[in-house]
Amino acid sequence: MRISVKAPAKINLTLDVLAKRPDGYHEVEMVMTTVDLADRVDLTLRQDGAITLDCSASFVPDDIRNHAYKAAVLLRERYQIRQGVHVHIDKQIPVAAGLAGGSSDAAAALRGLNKLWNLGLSLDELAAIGAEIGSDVPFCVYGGTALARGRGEQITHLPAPAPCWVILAKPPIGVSTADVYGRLRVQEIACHPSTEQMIRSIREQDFSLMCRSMGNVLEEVTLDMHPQVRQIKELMEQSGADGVLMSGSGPTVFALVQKEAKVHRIYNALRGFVKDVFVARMLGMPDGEMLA
Ligand SMILES: C[C@@](CO)(OP(=O)(O)O)[C@H](O)COP(=O)(O)OP(=O)(O)OC[C@H]1O[C@@H](n2ccc(N)nc2=O)[C@H](O)[C@@H]1O
Ligand SMILES: Nc1ncnc2c1ncn2[C@@H]1O[C@H](COP(=O)(O)OP(=O)(O)O)[C@@H](O)[C@H]1O
Repeated sequence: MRISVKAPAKINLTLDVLAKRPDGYHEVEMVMTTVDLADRVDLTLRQDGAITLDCSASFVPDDIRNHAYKAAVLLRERYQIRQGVHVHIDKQIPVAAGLAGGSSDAAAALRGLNKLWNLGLSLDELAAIGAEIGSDVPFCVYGGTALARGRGEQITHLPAPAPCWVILAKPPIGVSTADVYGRLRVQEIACHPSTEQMIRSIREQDFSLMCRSMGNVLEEVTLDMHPQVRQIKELMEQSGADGVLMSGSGPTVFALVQKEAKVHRIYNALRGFVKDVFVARMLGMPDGEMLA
């Protein structure tokens, strides 16, 4: 028996940091939404009880360091499953990019294994298990649009924003999430995004207000380390993007536009500058294929 599950990338429409916590994590407030740039996670039942994994991107770990592998091990141990699984990941989301590719693969594995191993768990239960793998996994279990609080694992669902195109560009640099959070000086944050205004813009489907409400306090940290990320931002702005922001800890930058003609203009301007450019739609609501 084999199950195929979609694992979409997320973007941060806002990312605010409120405090550094004693456990080393940061207290955040983030509005996140999924886009239709997605990995595919195939799960094939193994009767011998083994968990194995292979990924189309050879540099992604294929053992317990892989978030999807970790998800399978956690579920098997917790529910004392005798069967095993072979996980195949078809990687389309760039790695270490601020788009939660690994977290989304883990979430897809949780949703898929819930079916393959007949566990009958709710999405809330899967999200709670996902939080043990990483802060972004609970959001990825649900998909759609949500406010994430705590260290990112406390999810409040939001309606779909006004539909739009998303152009994503990832420069060829690796960014470590832990390093970016580690360099942030919370007391020195000059400008916090308004999470409340972002939520209002989503509820009212006000695209222009949504673009004006975008903000990410990790952006300055990554931009200072990597001037190329700033150049991509400027190029998108000059090419007529309605809203431009770095996603998560970066280095991917995304542009939002409503008019299709602008998509081509921005795409062509970027392609001369950086190889990894993607055009996607905002999914807004959870994709039917994603649900357990
Ligand atoms: C920045 C964000 C925004 O969505 O995404 P990415 O850039 O990774 O996509 C997330 O907060 C990343 O979530 P995730 O990648 O799941 O992080 P985790 O594995 O839980 O943590 C990795 C490390 O990041 C730091 N970390 C993470 C989350 C948080 N709220 N505070 C932190 O300080 C910690 O140093 C932690 O050890
Ligand atoms: N399934 C996976 N896909 C991609 N990276 C993974 C996966 N599992 C573990 N990783 C590791 O997680 C790190 C972060 O990758 P990723 O989730 O793509 O980025 P981000 O946290 O920036 O959104 C990578 O360095 C990679 O080695």
